[in-house]
Order: sequence, then structure tokens, then C-alpha cells
Amino acid sequence: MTLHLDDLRVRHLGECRYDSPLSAMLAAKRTSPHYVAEGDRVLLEDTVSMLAEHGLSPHDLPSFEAAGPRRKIYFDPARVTAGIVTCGGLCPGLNDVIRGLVQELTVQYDVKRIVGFRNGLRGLTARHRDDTIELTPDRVRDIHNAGGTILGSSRGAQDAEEMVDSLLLRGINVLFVIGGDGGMNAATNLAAAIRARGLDIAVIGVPKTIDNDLPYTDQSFGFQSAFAQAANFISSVSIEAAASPDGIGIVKLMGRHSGFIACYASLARNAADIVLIPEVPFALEGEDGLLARVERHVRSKGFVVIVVAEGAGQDLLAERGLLEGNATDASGNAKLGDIGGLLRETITAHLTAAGLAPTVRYIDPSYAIRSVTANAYDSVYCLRLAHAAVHAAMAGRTETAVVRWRRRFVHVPMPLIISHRNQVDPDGDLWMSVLEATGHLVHDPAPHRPLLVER
Ligand SMILES: Nc1ncnc2c1ncn2[C@@H]1O[C@H](COP(=O)(O)OP(=O)(O)OP(=O)(O)O)[C@@H](O)[C@H]1O
Ligand SMILES: O=P(O)(O)OC[C@H]1O[C@](O)(CO)[C@@H](O)[C@@H]1O
Ligand SMILES: [Mg+2]
Repeated sequence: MTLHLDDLRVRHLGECRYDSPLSAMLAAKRTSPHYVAEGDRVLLEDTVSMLAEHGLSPHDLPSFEAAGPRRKIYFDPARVTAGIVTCGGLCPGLNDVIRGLVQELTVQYDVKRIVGFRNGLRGLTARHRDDTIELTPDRVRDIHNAGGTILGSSRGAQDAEEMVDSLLLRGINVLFVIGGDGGMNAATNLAAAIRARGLDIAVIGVPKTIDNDLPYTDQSFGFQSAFAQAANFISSVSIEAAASPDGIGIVKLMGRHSGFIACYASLARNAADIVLIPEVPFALEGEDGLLARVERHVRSKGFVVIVVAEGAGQDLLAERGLLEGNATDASGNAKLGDIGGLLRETITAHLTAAGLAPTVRYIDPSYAIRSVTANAYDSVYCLRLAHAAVHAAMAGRTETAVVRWRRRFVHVPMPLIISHRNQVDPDGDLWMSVLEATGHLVHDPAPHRPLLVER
């Protein structure tokens, strides 16, 4: 998709007429290598060839509005009531973001009232809108020491008009939605309903996803903490597999449509022999198929370690009638089949038929990787995203997500965040690193992507 400058402009509620409490500090600031001034923009692309292709002057190149405080703001902080909601699956750092939002709103902008909606967008429905948490600096002081979200979360559909009514009834002018693709979709619909009614309510998204599958963001917050935890399970399984005759270690990791956790966790330990992700189809049978490859590893090395993303090989499950048709969860996300189980069974059967006596160690750490506390890096990241989100809201941006893009914090129009899915590029350098680390390129140089099968 080719994007132009106009596609990257974010919506403003109106003219910024109030002096920001941070204006004196900002007056002296100019763009430097370490600071992007408020009027400056951050380029969408960062290679010479991509930029040259546009043939445009720097001012006309596709670029994002820089995040950060403005000297003039849209809302009078004394009249602001903020709302916060977390939706979808958990990921590390949710509490850090909540805490950062509350601290920034109260300490820097002196906002007096912050309402936490419970249990995801369900908390904005008529039935639940009064069951909220008053968020104060005291209430959030220690929440970053635990994983999960103190607000709770949920899946399931809600009516946008009903949610707007809730915002009006609770007097919310600024809503922060911390969510994944579903949450950003819902926030976009909510913002559209607010706009249609001509209301003065800002909706700011803080994109969140354990799968790292949202575009226009370097990496999702919490992702690093989650893949570090996943890497521990890979270590455990590889120790077990190595200590068993004909040992087979399999770790199934989250990653519905994107195999980022599988790739990064595998690279972190560099112990995986085979990595299977949704983006790269593979065959079980045949000389280049998975079963033959597993057998070669076991015969040459004595054991094999396989890391598989939960969304990999769904076509193989469908072929075997092991998928529940069009089954979806409450939010409309497709329900996946158990690729880990299929691998365990087919590998055991294949190796046994080949005269080996496999010992299979299979771990599905599942929720254990996304419920952890954010590590120090992610905590910093979450705090800075929260700061950026508060500045964006106070400056009257709406239908806008705050993200880090090429190491800078920027504003992205929400529709772009849900325009497509971020996936591992089979031609990109991340997958190349995985192939290098697993020895595919050295041991099997013939097919460029050894486990990729044209179907
Ligand atoms: N297409 C959509 N339009 C409107 N609302 C949606 C849409 N998809 C999901 N939602 C709502 O957004 C909320 C969160 O969605 P979902 O459960 O898919 O999680 P998510 O935000 O994508 O997070 P994650 O993918 O990290 O689990 C749910 O309440 C769901 O009903
Ligand atoms: O069981 P739940 O809560 O639906 O979550 C599972 C899914 O949520 C995610 O963590 C994020 O969408 C996926 O990786 C996983 O498939
Ligand atoms: Mg999602």
C-alpha cells in the first residue's frame, strides 16, 4: 500500500487555545537528533531507495506527526475527566501504561478525575458503566509490579452508540483505549460515533498485542517481556530433548497470524532447530517436508527442538478435518486448531515407523508468557507511550494511536493501525536470521526457504 502525506494526518478536535502547563519548558526546545519539535514530522520510510522513489521534497514525503507535549493544548485540564479501558488478551505492561497515564494526567496536567472502566469495552455498556474504578496516583502506585491489568479485560461485541452514551453519562472528555486490532477497531467505530454526534471527546489508542501484529509500530509494548519468558520454555525443552534418546522437544507459542514471538524467542536462545510460523507454509510429507527434516536431525544430532507458533500449519489441520469450521471467539477471532498436538502425533508415528524410539517433550506455555510483569525495558517503553498518549489527548488529537516508529514516538491515524496486519516477511531479514540460526541456509542451501511449500 503506497501512503501519501495526507493519509498520515491525524484528526484534531479543534484549535488549541489553552497554555500547556509544559509550555515554558517547551519554549526553548528545537529539533535535535534526540528531540523532535512539535511542528516537525517523522518520516514513514527510512531507506534511501524508498525515499528516492517518491521524487518529492522532504516536506512532501509521507511522514507522521511527532508525538509529545504541545505549547498550546485543546482541553482545559481543570475540566477534563479521563477514561481508561484495556481490551482483548493480556500482555505485559498493561498496568505500566495505566499507571503512566494516571501519573501524567494528574502530575503534569492536574487532571482531577480519571475513571477506569472494568473488564474491557464491556465496562462501557449500559449494564456495567457505573461499576468503575476511580484511578488516582495512590491507587496505581504499585500496580506495575504485577502482570495483567487492574482494570480487567474482555472479548465480545459492544454497541458503539451505547458506549458513547456511557462516556456522556460519566462526563468523559478523553478516552484512552489500550487494545489490539480488535480494540483499535472498536475505538475507531466509537470515535466515528462521537464525531457523528458532534461531541467533543478525544479517543486515543495505545496499541497493544502480544503477537506484535499491529503495523506502524516498531514493536508492541510487552512483546520483549513475553518473548523472554517464551525463550525460557525453549531452553527447558531443549535440555529435556537433549537428555533423552531420540529426544523431540516441541514448544508451541502464541501467535495467531504472526510468528514474531516464535522467531524472537527462538533467536534469544538459539536452541531451536526448526521454527514454524503462520507466514511460511510447510509440508509434513516429502523429502523437504517437516517429518523427514526432523528425522535427519534426530539421526545426526540425537535430538531436535521445534518451536511452533500456534497459527502455523492451520491448512494441514484443515486438510485432516481437525479445524472447527468457521468457529470464532466472542470478538470474531478465528479459533485455531492444535498444531502442537498434530506435530507431536505425526512426528512420533513417523519416527517410530522409521525404527527410532522418540521421547517427546511438548510444552504449550500459553498464558504463562503473556501474564508476566513487564521487564525494565518494557516498563520504560510503556511509560513513554503513556506520556505520549496524554499529550496527544490534551492537544485534542482524536482517532489517533500513539506508537514508536523508527525509534521516535509519533501519532498514527487509527484507521491505519487496523489497515493490515504486521507479519513476519518471509523475504525479510528477521526470517533470514531465523534460517541462519537454525542452520537451514548452511545445511539445506538448495531451496531458498526450505520449509516453504508452494500450495
Ligand atoms: N472489527 C471490530 N469492530 C468493532 N469492535 C471490535 C472489532 N473487533 C473486535 N472488537 C472489539 O474490541 C474488543 C477487543 O477485541 P479482541 O478481543 O479481538 O482483542 P484485541 O483488542 O484485538 O486484543 P488482542 O488481539 O491483543 O487479544 C472486543 O470487545 C471486541 O468486541
Ligand atoms: O484465550 P484468549 O484470551 O482468547 O487469548 C488467546 C489469543 O490471544 C492472543 O494472545 C492475542 O490475540 C493470541 O496470541 C492468542 O491466540
Ligand atoms: Mg487481536
